Amino acid sequence: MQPVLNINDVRCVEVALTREGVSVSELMHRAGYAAAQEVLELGDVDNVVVLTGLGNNGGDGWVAAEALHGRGVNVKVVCPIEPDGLSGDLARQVAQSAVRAGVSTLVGPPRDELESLLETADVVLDCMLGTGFHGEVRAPFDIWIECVNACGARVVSVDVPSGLSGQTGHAASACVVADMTVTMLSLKPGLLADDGRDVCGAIVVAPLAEQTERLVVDADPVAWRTDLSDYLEVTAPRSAAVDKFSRGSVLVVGGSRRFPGAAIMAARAAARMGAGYVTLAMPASAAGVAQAHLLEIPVVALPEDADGVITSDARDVVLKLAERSSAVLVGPGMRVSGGTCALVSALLGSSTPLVIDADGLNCLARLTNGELPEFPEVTRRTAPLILTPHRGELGRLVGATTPVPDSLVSQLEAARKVVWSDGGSELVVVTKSNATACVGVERAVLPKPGPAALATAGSGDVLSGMMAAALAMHRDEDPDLALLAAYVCEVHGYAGSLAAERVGSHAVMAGDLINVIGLAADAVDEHAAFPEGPDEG
Ligand SMILES: NC(=O)C1=CN([C@@H]2O[C@H](COP(=O)(O)OP(=O)(O)OC[C@H]3O[C@@H](n4cnc5c(N)ncnc54)[C@H](OP(=O)(O)O)[C@@H]3O)[C@@H](O)[C@H]2O)[C@@H](O)CC1
Ligand SMILES: [K+]
Repeated sequence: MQPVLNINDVRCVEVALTREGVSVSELMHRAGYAAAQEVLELGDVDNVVVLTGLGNNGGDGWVAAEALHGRGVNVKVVCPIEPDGLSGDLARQVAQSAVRAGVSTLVGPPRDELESLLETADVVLDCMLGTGFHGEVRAPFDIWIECVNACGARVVSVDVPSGLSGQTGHAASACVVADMTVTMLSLKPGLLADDGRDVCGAIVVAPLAEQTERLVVDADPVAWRTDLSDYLEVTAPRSAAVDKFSRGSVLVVGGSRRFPGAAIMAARAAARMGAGYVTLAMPASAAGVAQAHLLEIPVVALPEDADGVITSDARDVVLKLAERSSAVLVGPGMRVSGGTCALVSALLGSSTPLVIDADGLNCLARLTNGELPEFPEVTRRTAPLILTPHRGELGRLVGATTPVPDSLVSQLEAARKVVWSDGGSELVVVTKSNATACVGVERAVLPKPGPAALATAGSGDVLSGMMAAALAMHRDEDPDLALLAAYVCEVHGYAGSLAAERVGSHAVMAGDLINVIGLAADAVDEHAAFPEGPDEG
């Protein structure tokens, strides 16, 4: 797994490195060389334009320019002011060194001159703004960024694309769209989420020093991004002698007369994920529709109110079914009512592994007045509990004290409030967004984000059904729950890619995802076992 550090913690690592004898000047040189090396490795690089800012990100650029010049590349550095005028000592020194070495410069060019220069470039190296950037981009960089994004050259950003917050992942109205980002010391959360996903291109981490790995771990990473091989621990080792019950059974409780589909999709997804036996429990008036769609899955009719919503009279029958199941999913399409809240509360009190999604989460928010972290006794149980809120639902769970998360870091913060107040390793919050994080008490795991094709109605119901199946299939193994949840997200994402290939990226419906879950799981399992491909592996 690769650690992800908050920007402030990256600065702490920088300080720790200097204490261990690696000066900031040395770090800047290594950063510049690392960037230059990545540029050269792109191939066919004769002309490079380096755009520099006034801080240390610019300093990295001057070092890279001198290194590329030394390798025979035709380099031009564009800078807002004369190198001698740079106020930071380090940046000024490396700029002066580059000029002495013969690197040519262009100071404060008018727009048309910059455009003409960029037309000649094979690669543009973006060293305008790094982690010191805040607010809206000021001149001249706003114009420079427009010119970079309009030119045809390949763009490599140093540390972060200029205009992107490396912390929040929010881009300013001017932001470089890079083909590659060479980031220093460790991944940063803003590179992995929201606008960061669109503007970073391929991300390469340059560690800069041999002590970095240790110091980054000491700095308490805010999250860990998985590599496929990490999932080996949680891919299902299937013995040849399985029967339908030994593969795990799932109970899905949900649906309403108005919304029967969500629970149906979740049940089908659980079966496709590999649960040997799936039961769906729904309000009576929806059960007939459901059974007509589900030949392989028995549907149990539950007592309902006048609106076709499950009532609290369903409690005993649901608890009995739960007792016989390896895992339960509650929530999809269920609506929020006194009856459904009572059901969620009863299932929390059971000893069966549980996934709560959608309206089940809204019931949980109502049961705890939007202050879930204040009621740890509600989530504390002996069996696993996975909550799968999207940002809005997470906001409702913690909303009395915390605004709706609008970034990966705020998702992580809100989810941590919940898991830390609970304090046990049986609880994982899967906070869903364009960058989903599986947050356990010990660490937050980031699966590779799925494709845009996943943004379709019912996609979340499919995920929660898969999640329940994974809990059921691993019930006897005491798995690392955050990692298991991340594995499920990874399979869900892969299913999105496969479905997009089959039906077109804009056409994917949740049913298409369900049909390819098995193929997606096989593919992820194979990649986990043979990360380099079966031949080389
Ligand atoms: N961490 C490490 O170990 C290592 C870090 N290194 C590198 O250092 C970088 C961080 O350097 P940094 O702190 O000097 O900040 P940087 O990003 O260059 O920006 C500061 C300049 O931008 C300006 N500026 C700010 N906002 C602005 C705006 N909206 N619009 C316009 N301008 C704006 C700001 O102006 P000010 O706000 O001061 O007026 C100041 O002039 C980091 O990203 C990495 O590349 C490596 O060298 C070595 C290892
Ligand atoms: K940059």
